[in-house]
Amino acid sequence: MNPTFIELADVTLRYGGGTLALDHTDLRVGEGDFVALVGPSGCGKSTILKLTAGLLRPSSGAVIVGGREAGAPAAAADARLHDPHAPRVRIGLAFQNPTMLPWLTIRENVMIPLKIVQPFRADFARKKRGEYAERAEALLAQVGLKGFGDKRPWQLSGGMLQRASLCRALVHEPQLLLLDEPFGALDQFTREELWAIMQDLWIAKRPTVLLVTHDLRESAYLANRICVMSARPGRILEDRAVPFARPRTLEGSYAPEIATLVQELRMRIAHARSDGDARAADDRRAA
Ligand SMILES: Nc1ncnc2c1ncn2[C@@H]1O[C@H](COP(=O)(O)OP(=O)(O)OP(=O)(O)O)[C@@H](O)[C@H]1O
Repeated sequence: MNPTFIELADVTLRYGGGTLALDHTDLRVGEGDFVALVGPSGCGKSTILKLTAGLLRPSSGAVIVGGREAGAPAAAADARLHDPHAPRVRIGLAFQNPTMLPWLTIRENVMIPLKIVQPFRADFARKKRGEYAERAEALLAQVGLKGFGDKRPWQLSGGMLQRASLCRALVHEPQLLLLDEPFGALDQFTREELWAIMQDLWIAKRPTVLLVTHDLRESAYLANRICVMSARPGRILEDRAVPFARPRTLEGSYAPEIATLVQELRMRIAHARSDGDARAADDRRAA
């Protein structure tokens, strides 16, 4: 594996209401790797993404991203875990239902990270009509949205908005891309088209990617590793390498070896679900 870029070490996360989402969970992701998280609904996949983004702090254990404790201000971080001199990691985020600011054009929406994230922020006022606008336009062209930069979000279809949201996730050249079912709401053709675009973008820039998905063929097409989680509280049950050569083709995603992998993953998740149901029934009886 490449040098570790994300590490969840013995992480437990209990939400305020009492739900135990993760229980002593470990996960390592190498720099430049593409890892998919799959598992039963509610097992804690999005929770791992939020912890990695620093939007949540673990109840116990540690989440280290690029040498820094995720979400911790430098002064408050645990110096045993954390390199206070490590630069802040640039993160790109894309979710299932992209939120675009309706009063901005698509190009302006795509440029939002450049307005917020350093080092781009310092030059935003000077470059927003030049270099940054060109960067946004180039990405829009790459995802098939050439000529749509001046449109408003309500003038685009759901699939087009999702393409634009991928551009927004990538415009500040993030080292880490966190994707939470970004293709989940799309029709199959658009979804597969975006898989291909996603793969091209990953091959070109090699960010580290953590993808949450329910679509097992998507995980097999896109990821280098697939981590199967148990039912809640989630732990990594199985860590599968996806050895297929790149660039992968959509036709290839129907090949027998991918079908076999998908079927094995499906069985593993079905078992994880029934184990989870049995545990929940035991807990109810004990209560
Ligand atoms: N903010 C919150 N407050 C309380 N409980 C939460 C919160 N967010 C998530 N949970 C609970 O934590 C558990 C894990 O949620 P999470 O969203 O991480 O699961 P998931 O695997 O991504 O689910 P899905 O596949 O259905 O999207 C679930 O039982 C969920 O109801």
